[in-house]
Amino acid sequence: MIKVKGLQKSFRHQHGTQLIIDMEEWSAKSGDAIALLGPSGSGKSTFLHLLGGVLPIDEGILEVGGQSVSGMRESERDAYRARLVGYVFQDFYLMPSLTVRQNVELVLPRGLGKAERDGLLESWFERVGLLERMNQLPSKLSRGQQQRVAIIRAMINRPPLILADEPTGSLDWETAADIMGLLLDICAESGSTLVTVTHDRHLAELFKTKLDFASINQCLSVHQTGLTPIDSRISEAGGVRA
Ligand SMILES: Nc1ncnc2c1ncn2[C@@H]1O[C@H](COP(=O)(O)OP(=O)(O)OP(=O)(O)O)[C@@H](O)[C@H]1O
Repeated sequence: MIKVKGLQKSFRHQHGTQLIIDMEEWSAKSGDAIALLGPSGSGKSTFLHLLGGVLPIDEGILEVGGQSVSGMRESERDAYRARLVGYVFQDFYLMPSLTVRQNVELVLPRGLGKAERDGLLESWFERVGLLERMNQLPSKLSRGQQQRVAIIRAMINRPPLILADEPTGSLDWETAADIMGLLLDICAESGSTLVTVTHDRHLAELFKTKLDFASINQCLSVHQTGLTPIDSRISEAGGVRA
């Protein structure tokens, strides 16, 4: 499902370039559920953005579902993301002036007939326990309920890859465990591969695969010494490389 080889991503800063992602080799199988753990600022979100085609890749190979994401132009990455990827964010990003049903409707394919559309929406809202709330505004729902709606929005077109960036980061522990369980169950039902960034080691226990980002990102050993790659280049070269 996911194949990574020699993947690199840097960001340019005022004083030079900082290597954030440097991965020799990594892969995940279709249907895997992976919890990605690691220190703040170590590049986990950047890695999700590379997987999701949000950011371009500098070097190396990234294949998702047999497609090479590495060589794609921005418009191709947009099309790839729309077809193959569902995103779940910490802050839900529901549109406040639309009902939660309308929020989900935005991502449905245009060609669906009314009966099909209604049936699909009702079955998903029922699946997450919100059938009675679908015509309400997001502000009328609790944060956990809003995240359930965001999960429907990410999953309703059944993308093979789901990327979740701290999806429970703003929820109390009980709600967080509930939401993470729902996300895992729905991905398993759909056969989708799930890559979730979480800081919570207890929640990570719910996942079949728990991955320390340090084990796949070579940059991290440098982060952990307190020296960022740009610092080490400065000290090696006695100055800053542009
Ligand atoms: N667009 C950008 N331009 C420049 N630097 C960036 C950009 N995005 C991220 N960075 C830098 O890359 C590094 C990794 O950031 P990233 O958000 O991927 O880390 P993270 O592991 O997800 O952190 P956290 O757990 O705190 O969310 C940080 O030093 C950050 O400042």
